[in-house]
Amino acid sequence: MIKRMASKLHLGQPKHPDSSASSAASSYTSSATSVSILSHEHRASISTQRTSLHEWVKDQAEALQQERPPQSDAVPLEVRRSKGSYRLTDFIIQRTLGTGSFGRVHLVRSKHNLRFYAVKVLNKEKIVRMKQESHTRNEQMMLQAVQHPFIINLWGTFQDTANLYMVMDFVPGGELFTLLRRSNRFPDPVAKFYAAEVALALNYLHSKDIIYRDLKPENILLNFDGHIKIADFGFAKYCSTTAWTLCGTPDYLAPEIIGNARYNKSVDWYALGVLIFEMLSGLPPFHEPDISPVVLYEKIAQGPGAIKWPAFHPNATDLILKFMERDPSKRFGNMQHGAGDVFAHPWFREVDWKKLLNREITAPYLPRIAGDGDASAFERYPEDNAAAQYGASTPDPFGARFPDFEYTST
Ligand SMILES: Nc1ncnc2c1ncn2[C@@H]1O[C@H](COP(=O)(O)OP(=O)(O)OP(=O)(O)O)[C@@H](O)[C@H]1O
Repeated sequence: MIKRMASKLHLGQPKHPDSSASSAASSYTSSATSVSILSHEHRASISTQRTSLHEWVKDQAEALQQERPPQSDAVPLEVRRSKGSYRLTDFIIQRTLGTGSFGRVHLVRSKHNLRFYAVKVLNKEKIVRMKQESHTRNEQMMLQAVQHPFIINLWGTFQDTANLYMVMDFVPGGELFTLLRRSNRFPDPVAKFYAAEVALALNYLHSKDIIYRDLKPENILLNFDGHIKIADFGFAKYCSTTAWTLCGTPDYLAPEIIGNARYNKSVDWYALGVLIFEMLSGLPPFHEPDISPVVLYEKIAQGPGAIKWPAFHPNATDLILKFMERDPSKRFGNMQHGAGDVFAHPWFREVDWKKLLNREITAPYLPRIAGDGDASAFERYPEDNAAAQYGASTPDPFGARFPDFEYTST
């Protein structure tokens, strides 16, 4: 199994010109790219067929949400209440599904309803040491604020003295990354199916002023029915204007992020262009064996002209080029018609967006799942006995920094 060579960037500090972010990325300087943002009023005044399609998709996505009272006034988001109060002893830990920078994701089984869930465990000390407190708080807040067929569902969160815990639906089909590496590349209609579902999810997030910032096949999980569930909201951010934190995965970083410019939601559309390229060719656009981060960032800054293009369907190439446009103000998804341009692009011509959103289109690949709790689609990780330490009573200097994670006794 080929793992992505480049690692994820976890630079929590904003790339303020005065800051001394010391990554290869921030030490690389390219000419600053201007970021233009369309006002909501401007978008609302446009009444073309494309816009009405965009509006329709947005309305449908909104209609899927349940009315819930706001829980926090920290961000102007409608935040869902935690659906329940959980504690570690509610679950039996089965195995590890994945590992991350701050801990593990486990398959667990509820002792009460016997259902399977995924619990993400994050070590508080590691989070604080790596200055990722705000990203962790964002992850919880964003996941509580969203509800969409193609986004992971968070049931609740809690903490003990050492760790934070996030209880999510278990998505059994594994990572799109695994399927892609096993398949080498996807045929055009398969890539189109996944790209279209991602486009709906991104449009939904953007309609709530959330930038996702970490799109890549590793973060797209496949549900039992083959439809996607986007996971890992560790870099998601509420942002109605622009941001400048350096974060993401190198292959998927938009040129303006590398160039130290402020950026907006259009970085997610850029990443969708990279994702479509990777699905169709098997590798990300600027990939070369043993490429150094600095060379990679130089190529990204040069733009799609620096790519060796395989023979994709011409409409696919056209859409990728429009997503990977270096100037965010000319980038697809970020222009006058917003996501309407994306939904109306010829590559997506045959997509019935209504049916897709309602999961009425049969997925191209149905994961083989032997039964509830079958996690065979996930790679095996050594079980390092970490789980035995959960719930142990240890000093807790950081608990107060995560007030939205409830303390529940064991
Ligand atoms: N709800 C879920 N159901 C099934 N598997 C999951 C679920 N959530 C996460 N995973 C698995 O665990 C892996 C790690 O999860 P996630 O990316 O959220 O952790 P992370 O700590 O943020 O990792 P990183 O630091 O690499 O971003 C995922 O790639 C996936 O394989």
